[in-house]
Amino acid sequence: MSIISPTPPDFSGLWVPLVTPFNGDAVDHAALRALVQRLAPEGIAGTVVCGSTGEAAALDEDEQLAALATVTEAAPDLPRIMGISGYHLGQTLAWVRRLHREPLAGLLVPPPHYIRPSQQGLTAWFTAIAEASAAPVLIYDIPYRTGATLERETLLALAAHPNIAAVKDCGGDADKTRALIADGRLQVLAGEDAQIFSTVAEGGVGAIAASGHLQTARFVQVIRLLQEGRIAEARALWQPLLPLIELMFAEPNPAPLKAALAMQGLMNDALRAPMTAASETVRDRLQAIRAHLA
Ligand SMILES: O=C(O)C1=N[C@H](C(=O)O)C[C@H](O)C1
Repeated sequence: MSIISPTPPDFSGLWVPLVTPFNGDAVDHAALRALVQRLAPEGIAGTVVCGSTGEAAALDEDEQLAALATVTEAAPDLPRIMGISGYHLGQTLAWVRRLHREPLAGLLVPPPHYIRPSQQGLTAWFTAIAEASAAPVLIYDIPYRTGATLERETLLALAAHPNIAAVKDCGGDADKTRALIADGRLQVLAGEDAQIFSTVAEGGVGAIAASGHLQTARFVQVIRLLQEGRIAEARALWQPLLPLIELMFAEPNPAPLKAALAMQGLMNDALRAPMTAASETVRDRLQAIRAHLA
């Protein structure tokens, strides 16, 4: 089903992987809508719906589709990437096909978690999904969540597929990142917030970064300046972001981020089990930098 566009997709810039706000047991669609409308004018490239930050693993398919619909209605012209994950290939392909009718800029696809397949198995996984997807695929290379390591040669082989366009790089292997950038066929997006500066300075096209919910315009500007080669100006804007990024990942994402958004009155500080809200320690630290969150 893959629809290969004559112009290659461009994932440059900052993509914000949206949190999913909750109100009691339900997704808080009003808060989600308001969040998207707040982010849209800040110069972001788009949003990621149902990524790991969106607690997608705790949402059923109908909830995920409803979240996507709310994000689409809130900012129809703002591009959207949909996160998908799974470890059952048949079920994952069925979900990919269910998404055909959605106008998506891309699908963010991690390796299957838990089962730790061979490199050949990983190649088969991504190839099958790329064939089935109507939208370009971004490979989500995140071994510490999935337990699967995509080797450099595997990624370079997958780069030959016409419907695989980019990598969200959380691989923690700077040599692999550089090899992908040097190869040039896959666009490389930093997926580790603290690595945005180095990845984009070395030729990555942007980032998918949960911290980008906060200080959004500054993150956008750092990426723009780096793309223009204005390193010193980018560094001056970047360095004050580092303590904020550290705090966002001091406990499992998105707990600190939701606490920060709740502190600004944007949503409840609520996560769905087994995720838990940020500790008092983190909330105290957030209070101390409250003026710098927005
Ligand atoms: O949801 C995402 O996409 C992101 N997930 C990472 C994670 O928590 O694993 C963090 C990154 O900022 C965005």
